[in-house]
Amino acid sequence: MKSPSEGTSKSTAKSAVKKTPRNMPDPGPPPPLPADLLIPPRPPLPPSPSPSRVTTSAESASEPPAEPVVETESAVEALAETLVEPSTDTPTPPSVDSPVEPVEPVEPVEPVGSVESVESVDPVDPVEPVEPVDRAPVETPEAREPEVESSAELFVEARAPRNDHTSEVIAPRLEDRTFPLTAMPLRPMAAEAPVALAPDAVVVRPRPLEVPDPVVAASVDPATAALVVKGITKNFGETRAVDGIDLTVPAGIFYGLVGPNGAGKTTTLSMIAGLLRADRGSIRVNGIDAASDPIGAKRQMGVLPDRLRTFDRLTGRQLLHYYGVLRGLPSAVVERRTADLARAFDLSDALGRAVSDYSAGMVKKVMLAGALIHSPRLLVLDEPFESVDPVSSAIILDILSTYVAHGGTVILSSHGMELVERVCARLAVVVAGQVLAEGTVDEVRGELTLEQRFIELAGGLSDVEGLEWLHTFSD
Ligand SMILES: Nc1ncnc2c1ncn2[C@@H]1O[C@H](COP(=O)(O)OP(=O)(O)OP(=O)(O)O)[C@@H](O)[C@H]1O
Repeated sequence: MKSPSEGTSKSTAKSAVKKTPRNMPDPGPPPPLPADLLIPPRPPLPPSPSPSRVTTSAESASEPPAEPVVETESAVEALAETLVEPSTDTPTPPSVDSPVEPVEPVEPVEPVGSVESVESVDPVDPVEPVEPVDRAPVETPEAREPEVESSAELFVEARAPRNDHTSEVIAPRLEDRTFPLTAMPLRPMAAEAPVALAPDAVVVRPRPLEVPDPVVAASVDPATAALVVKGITKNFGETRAVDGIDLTVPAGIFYGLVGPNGAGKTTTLSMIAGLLRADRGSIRVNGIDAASDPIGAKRQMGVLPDRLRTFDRLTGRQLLHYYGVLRGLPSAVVERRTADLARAFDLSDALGRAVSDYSAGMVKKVMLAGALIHSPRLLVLDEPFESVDPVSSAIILDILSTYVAHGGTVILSSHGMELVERVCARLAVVVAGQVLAEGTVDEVRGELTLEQRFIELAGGLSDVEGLEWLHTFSD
């Protein structure tokens, strides 16, 4: 899921840091990070304007450049997932099953993480102590390794975005969320207010359509669910990004979250992952209430965030090292798993190179490897297949399918309807921050393909007028 800022964020970050030469030898394990990496937050942004269905060229031209909107969450994610220093000063809590092996201090090999490279990073909240959690290990060979609960650094509470403040509800709530699948009445779309157009305006005219009422299939037993989300809501200024979403995700399945751009998928996943705080509602991960035990809930999860910004001056090996030790794994285990994951994701040859030199797909893969390294019970993956080539997609899918077959749960967002149709046992269609359909793929799509159903729920296709000049060719 991209934001207006995403296209520029990587290049900005890249330009702000010194590149590591591509053929530079692998500098080995990562150094500890300087404490001055943490930069004070920026002042709050003004509330973003309400979206309009019609955009005139004049309006577009006069609009200021889009502000990066969720740098804070990304930065917190980056900090929480990768770069909180594995300091020997930070006490690592004892595991239920076995003591945590102390992480070996590592020697700096090069300056890491200049201030410019993390300019948007907000300070991290104080680390909360980790409570040992009694849980049955997943039946995998990895699970038989010394079970080490995470160190506290990973479970840093996310901060609210800098422009986050509550506001009035601007979108009417959908009234009936439990309409039977078989008899869906259609209701007309609300009429739009007339808009004064410039003569050369580009007009997107929605075709006449009817939007079905929400569809929610037979419910799953929340007692055994890997994830139960109830009524979560999130406002960004005057924008209601998520509007009372309910989800129940059974354990051991792929669960898809689909919806048009700006529907609220990333915001929802960010709240589930603990990177954003919900304004309202509750989240339970494997029975652990995320509000009362955020560390316990986060311990259950591996997260692939929506943005691929990370501490990309580290090599792939260093990055995975941090992912692992911050989850409390002993160095030897991290090393072994790093090699396994790199082989699986076809990154072995790239492990010694700086992540800033990776392609987008490679960054996604190394971050996905980082989300897996502590063998979590729930994977929260925001568009895991975006930018990934078909061969790598098939490999990732294979890895995840095996994970799911062994009891792991994956909730993922995707714009790939065919993939969701093929892979996910259940899905939710989110439109304008609300779940319009939920259930098995068959239940949601009905007689249509999932793509047709998606388009229908998303408001149908639009006819575009005002771009005739595009067909005149300037040469
Ligand atoms: N930090 C933020 N500040 C202000 N508005 C935000 C912020 N994050 C998200 N939004 C807004 O919330 C709404 C939902 O955004 P979100 O990123 O969750 O959508 P999405 O479904 O993931 O979209 P896409 O498929 O395009 O990635 C959008 O209107 C977006 O502009």
